[in-house]
Amino acid sequence: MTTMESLIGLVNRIQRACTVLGDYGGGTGDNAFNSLWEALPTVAVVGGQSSGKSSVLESIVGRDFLPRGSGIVTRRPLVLQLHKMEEGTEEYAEFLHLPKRQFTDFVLVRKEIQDETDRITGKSKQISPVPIHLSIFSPNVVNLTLVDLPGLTKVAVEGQPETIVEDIESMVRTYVDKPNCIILAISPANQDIATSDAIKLAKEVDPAGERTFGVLTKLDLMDKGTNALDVLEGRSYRLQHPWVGIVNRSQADINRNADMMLARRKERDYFDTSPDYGHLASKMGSEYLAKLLSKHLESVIRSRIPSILSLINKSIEELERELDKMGRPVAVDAGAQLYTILEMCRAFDKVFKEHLDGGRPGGDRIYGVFDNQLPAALKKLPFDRHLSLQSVKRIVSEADGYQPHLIAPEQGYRRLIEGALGYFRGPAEASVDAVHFVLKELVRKSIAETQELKRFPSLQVELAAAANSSLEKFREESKKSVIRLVEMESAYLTAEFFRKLPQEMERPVITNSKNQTAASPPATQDQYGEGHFRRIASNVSAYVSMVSDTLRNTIPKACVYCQVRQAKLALLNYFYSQISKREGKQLGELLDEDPALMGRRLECAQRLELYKKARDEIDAVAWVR
Ligand SMILES: Nc1nc2c(ncn2[C@@H]2O[C@H](COP(=O)(O)OP(=O)(O)OP(=O)(O)O)[C@@H](O)[C@H]2O)c(=O)[nH]1
Repeated sequence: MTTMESLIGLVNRIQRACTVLGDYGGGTGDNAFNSLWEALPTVAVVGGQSSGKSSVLESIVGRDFLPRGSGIVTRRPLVLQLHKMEEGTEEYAEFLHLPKRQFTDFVLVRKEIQDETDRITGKSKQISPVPIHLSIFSPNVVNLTLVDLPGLTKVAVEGQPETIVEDIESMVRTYVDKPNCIILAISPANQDIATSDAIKLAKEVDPAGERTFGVLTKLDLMDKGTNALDVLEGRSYRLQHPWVGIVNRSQADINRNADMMLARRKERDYFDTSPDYGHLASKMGSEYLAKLLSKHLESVIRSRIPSILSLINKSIEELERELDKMGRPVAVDAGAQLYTILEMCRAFDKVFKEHLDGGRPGGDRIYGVFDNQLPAALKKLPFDRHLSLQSVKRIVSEADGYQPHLIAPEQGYRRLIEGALGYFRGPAEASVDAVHFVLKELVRKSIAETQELKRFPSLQVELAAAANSSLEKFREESKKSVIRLVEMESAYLTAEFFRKLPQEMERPVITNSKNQTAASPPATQDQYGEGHFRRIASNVSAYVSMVSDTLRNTIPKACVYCQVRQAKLALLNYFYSQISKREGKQLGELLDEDPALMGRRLECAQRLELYKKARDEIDAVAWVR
């Protein structure tokens, strides 16, 4: 394989692969990827309607194969890849969308182009930027790739949308705007070059004429006595590349089905014998045009290879980075899926523990509950009201019944204390709830912060539900424990506390069962006076405050034991036992990623494969060089 064949063939292969992945030159540009296609040099055939575009292409190929008819026949770009074969080999054509079929009958090629056009655009005469790829393998062609575009038109014909004129122009522009596009601008010689649609567009996008090849058709149809030398010799409109004159088959020739090879010979004779163009004969005609383009395309590709390679390398790096970020695709077998789920649970558990133990914020809020919320709540309990003189009098009297107490109001004390201790239930339960909400919030945060889980919304939901239901169970246990602490205080009072209290002064000297004497009361004071009740209130208050101090220390212990410690030890235990019972399909459902992400990963992976293949191909060709 010669260098030229290798380079053009290389670009052909890359272009075909691009098209399969939806990357084509006339695309809408809403693809987030770099377009590799756009980095590849392309020859786009541009011309007004009936300028002779189809005829030029057929003449370059040496075959009749393009659809003909009135109106806009070319409604999708046709990427025509020509591959030179050895003399004597049979010609055939192949479509990218029908990879297994070789066409040797070019009438069928024409039909397939029509059918394939209609497949995307419908018969509505709409246009579409999705190209049709046609490869022709023949001894009569040079290695060349051309993109045939819809002819520029001025008016919409019946059945076509009003916007067709602008639609065609903007599609053609998406190709010719690209600096890598070589413009083959076809103009008919029997029309003033100043009015040529192709030249008008080329002038706009390539004002210096560096990438435009001017082609003048229909030289034979010029009025007698006139010639196109001013155009062909670059005086009418100057381009960096020489103009090429062409004589295609006339409509009469086409109707007669005149042989293409014969037409090529006739064209050569026309120039060889032309009194006007004889001196330019060696640089005229469709065969010369094909060779000129092939050579130019090859040299442009060669000069672009370093920048194409650098684009490819940059894209490979970006894609690999993105794929890493998205994570690997999920395995299909149940064992591997279970492993993946457990791995992610472990990752989540690690983050959750970091929140509790430090390293990540949030665990300190639990200490905040014990250090601020609980003491504040205890302080706010309405003991003043409960132990007001009036209330103490009432409770003690009620406890005494019809017979007032003789010595200390034992029943009164107990009722007062029991009543007061009941108030501790509130702060105790509130502490449990507060710890619960901190833990729940930490679960939410940890799920959000576990990078590995990001791809799996269903697993996130299940994991959160499982963790929250465990936290709920821990909360119940914790509540039972703190209530038990409060009830234990009520169930058995610390008698020692009362023994240490200074004895009441107003009582008569009494001998208790152990024959110990109590303090003697002042003779003037009433045994049931205010001072007596005040002392009772103060004694009860002192006792309640001692209990409060105890609970301030024990409630946090219960919360940590029942909730925090359990969350660290067994948050996902129930989830683990359930998950291990699940079948492959159910596991797969847990691992159903966000469809948009799956699509993006697939696209990235395919893109990456394309770029890597392209890099290998370029490397291989570079070795040949
Ligand atoms: N005599 C003569 N006729 C030509 C020449 N080039 C094209 N024609 C005729 O001009 C008509 C239009 O040619 P096409 O090749 O179909 O032109 P086109 O630009 O592809 O036209 P659309 O596809 O309709 O846009 C046909 O009847 C051709 O036979 C030429 O160099 N000489």
